Amino acid sequence: MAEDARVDALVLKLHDVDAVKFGEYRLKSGMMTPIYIDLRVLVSHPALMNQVSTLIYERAQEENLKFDSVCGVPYTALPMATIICSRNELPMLIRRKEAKDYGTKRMVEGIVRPGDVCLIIEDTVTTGTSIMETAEVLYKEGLKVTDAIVLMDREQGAVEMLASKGIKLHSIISMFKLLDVLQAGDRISPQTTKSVRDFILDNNTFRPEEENGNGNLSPLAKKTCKEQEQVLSYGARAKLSDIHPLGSALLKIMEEKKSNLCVSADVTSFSELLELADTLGPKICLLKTHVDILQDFTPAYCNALKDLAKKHNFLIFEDRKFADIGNTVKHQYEGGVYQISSWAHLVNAHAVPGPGVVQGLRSAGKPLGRACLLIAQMSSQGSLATGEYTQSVLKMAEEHSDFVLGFICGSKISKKPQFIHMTPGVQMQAGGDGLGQQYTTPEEVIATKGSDVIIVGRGILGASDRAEAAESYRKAGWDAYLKRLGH
Ligand SMILES: O=c1ccn([C@@H]2O[C@H](COP(=O)(O)O)[C@@H](O)[C@H]2O)c(=O)[nH]1
Repeated sequence: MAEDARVDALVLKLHDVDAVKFGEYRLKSGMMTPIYIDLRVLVSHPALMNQVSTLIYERAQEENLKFDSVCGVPYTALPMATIICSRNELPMLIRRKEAKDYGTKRMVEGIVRPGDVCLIIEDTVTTGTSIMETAEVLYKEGLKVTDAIVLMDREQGAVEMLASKGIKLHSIISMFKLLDVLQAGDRISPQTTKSVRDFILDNNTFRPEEENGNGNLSPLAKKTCKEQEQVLSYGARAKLSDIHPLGSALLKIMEEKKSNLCVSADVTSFSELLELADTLGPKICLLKTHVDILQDFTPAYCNALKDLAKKHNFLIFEDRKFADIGNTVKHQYEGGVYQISSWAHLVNAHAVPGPGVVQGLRSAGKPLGRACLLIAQMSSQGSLATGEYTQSVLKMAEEHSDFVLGFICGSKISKKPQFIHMTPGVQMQAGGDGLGQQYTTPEEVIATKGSDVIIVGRGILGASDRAEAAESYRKAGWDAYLKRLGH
């Protein structure tokens, strides 16, 4: 991802030059939209055009993309491709919109060498169709297209559509990022942000079950209905009628932030915890705490943590692992020094005591809109939470789905898409810590084992640059999720 501060500044400048408009507009597809991105104005703002072109080229380098030529989707992205190619002395191809009726009658101008890879540049995507149209023209000339870079992704299904055709789309600005920056800069109200967000989430254009236009089914559409049920996107699951509201909120956050990363903030001072929450906040969907390892806990700190959760749009999960009779866990949850129910959106519990543990937590947490996870499996070597025990936990969750929103587990254990599966013991390399912890990779956890959230502690906390490590885990978790969706 291009450096955050530069992207934020760019968003504000795009708003200044009226490239981002709010109102009622019609898109190329005919769909009405409350937000319109008009990047055609960039030709009148050369400094901005240069800046955009730089970010796009840098993105290609960051992603280490391999290509032989560059083609901008006509017309808005043409000058961007021109600047990139001219500055970096790269061969460019121009796709004609209409064939000439004289001379060579070619659809692509420039030197075409069949087998070469062409990188496509686009200004804005909704469905991804324009990129696909350009790719089809290039394919006819014998060229290959593996990647495309877009300045502004409206996050309405283009990534998924293009992935289903073998093209990886990289974006500089996403719709949700744009909204966050504009709201933080007091350019739009929280109501506008919400209504545009809702519109985007409700209007995803990618229909994997449809034919792909060539008469062939997309890879996802070839799956049976049962298989499709298992690969529903986070966004689609967020809208299920019987999902817990907090589960829905979490899945929406995951979709919006393209993050299935929960950071396990196992630190011993609150100042370090707050610093972590602020630095890693943009990368995560959940922050997991062990409040009882904080040496300097005071309830006042919890407000600061809640503020950071709001600021960066993540939920707080206190990994308290309740395991007592209902009456006791109720006191432990809402009272004592920690008053956990007042600040943690989510807690977890062992099922060992029987359903009373959930009922006790529910009596304190449900009125506050909280929810809990049941520990169905553990990542530690020799764990007894296996087999029949795990199956009993699943049953307990189903019987209390008004308060249980998912599981701590090593792999997906429930077929019900409203349950969210979260897996600890994750590092980039499989292995262990010498004290029983066992590590699995993000790819294995999400793509192979079908879990939804990776919980990472020391893999991030032990890194010299924690933000960089969190971004690597976010990306690894998200790529594994896209792979699971069949992209
Ligand atoms: O089965 C479980 C349940 C919880 N955990 C917790 O997750 C983190 C893992 O930290 P790492 O540094 O990534 O090992 C930690 O807070 C555990 O208490 C778990 O590991 N396994």
